Amino acid sequence: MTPDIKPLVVGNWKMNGDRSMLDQLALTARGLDDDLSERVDVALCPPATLTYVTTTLVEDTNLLVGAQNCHAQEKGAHTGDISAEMIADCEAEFCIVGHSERRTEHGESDATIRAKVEACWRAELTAIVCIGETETQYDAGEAEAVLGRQLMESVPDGANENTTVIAYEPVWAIGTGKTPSPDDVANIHAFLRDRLVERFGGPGERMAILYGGSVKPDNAAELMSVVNVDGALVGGASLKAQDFLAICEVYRSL
Ligand SMILES: O=C(CO)COP(=O)(O)O
Repeated sequence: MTPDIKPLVVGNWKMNGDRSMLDQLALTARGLDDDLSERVDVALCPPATLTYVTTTLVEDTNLLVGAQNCHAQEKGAHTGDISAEMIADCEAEFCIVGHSERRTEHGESDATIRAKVEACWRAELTAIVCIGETETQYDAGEAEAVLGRQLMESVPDGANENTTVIAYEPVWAIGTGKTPSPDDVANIHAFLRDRLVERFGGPGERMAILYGGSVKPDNAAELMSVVNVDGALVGGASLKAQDFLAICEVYRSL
């Protein structure tokens, strides 16, 4: 945690979920009472097919909604793509950008990601910018160099705490059940905080830095209590309301 930064827990459903899972969404929304929501912001990012029905469903609840990706352009001949403006039109507030699965499966470069972040800002969405090193890079002691570069090149100038959230997701921890030790997470998040403050000044002090990669109900309290860890980006464990809520619930006593 960081004093003065409201924590944020984001669920990323990835390419999972159809209308039959809307009951899990409704259950999640119902579990977020006002006391918990004063302590932590909680957002779910279902697949794009469910964005609008989700925002409609959770309209009068404390659950926030985001998307998982956007195109950099506002509109045009880009078959199959969705613009940040279209996501905003669905009344979502967040958009994940630069997830490692997009970087590897779709060859997204830091420059592409940076343009997408600018698109999010243009549409008044908060961009959740993902960065993370591979296992090979981690083993070679290159994590900081890789993360520093991704942070510098994926995040545009002028970022601030209202427009931008950083999510550190070590690629080797995603969907594997492996996580870095709390000490490792502390060191990386301190490094990221320093870089953010160096580049953005005051806003860099106030930008949330989430941790993602195998966050589960049984490790959430330990990870979320690490200094400079301002929340979580949760994949698999966000698919079941009970597990996702259990992760959010750790903020009731932190
Ligand atoms: O990639 C992730 C969230 O964006 C993390 O996924 P898991 O929580 O399933 O490891």
